[in-house]
Amino acid sequence: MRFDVITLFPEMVHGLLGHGVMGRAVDRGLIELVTWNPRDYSEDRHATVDDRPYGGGPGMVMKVEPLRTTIRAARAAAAAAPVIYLSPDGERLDGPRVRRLAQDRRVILLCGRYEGIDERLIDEEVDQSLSIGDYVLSGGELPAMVVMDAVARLVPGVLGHAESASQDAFADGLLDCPHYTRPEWIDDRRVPAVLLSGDHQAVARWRLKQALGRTLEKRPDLLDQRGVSDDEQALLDEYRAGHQG
Ligand SMILES: c1cc(-c2cnc[nH]2)ccn1
Repeated sequence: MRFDVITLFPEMVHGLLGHGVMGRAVDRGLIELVTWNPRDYSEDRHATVDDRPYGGGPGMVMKVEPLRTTIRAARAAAAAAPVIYLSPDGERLDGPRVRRLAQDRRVILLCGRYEGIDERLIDEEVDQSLSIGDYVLSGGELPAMVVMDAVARLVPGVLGHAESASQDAFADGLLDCPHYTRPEWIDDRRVPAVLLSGDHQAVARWRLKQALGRTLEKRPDLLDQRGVSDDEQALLDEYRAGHQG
């Protein structure tokens, strides 16, 4: 999977892929990151990339050029990759959209700054806009890193078997089950006995029951969207019986 990121702050983005799982994936050639800085494509000696907004108002707007030249350079290097603009008014990033992006071999992530990008560039060069939430950030770099992290986890080989993304929350449309590790006791609170039983089938059923119950309690909308099997409904009934009061 190759990510081409258009950003005024390449060092921010490289920071994500220098550590942990992502860093190892880059070292192993499973993930490739190429950054493109519009300042390197500006024609004037001040490397201007923004200007005042027509119609007045606060802040600055990113100019069509040198951004368009940068996008076209990235497109030329990352053939057929979609250009995705990170923007609060984009489609909301969710599990299905992450899984769809993970099918692409390459994506170009366009990070805006200031008040945003000249609309004519968006009309002409952007294939899709994505939002990570209903709030405004200082730029598109953090959302781009969220996208890269979520997508990279789904690239075969990035997560070892032990960390398999299939166990992730939302992988099957549910919230995650609770997790515990040593020590067995914290004050008067012990790890649930089933997790100490060594009965893998019982542990799996307990984890599914907890994931179903927590999803019902915290995100019933997800459960409505996903639906539940008869067996899962029985587990939910058990969960609710055990959580009365
Ligand atoms: C995606 C992008 C943004 C954003 C880009 N520039 C300022 N905020 C916010 C949320 N999701």
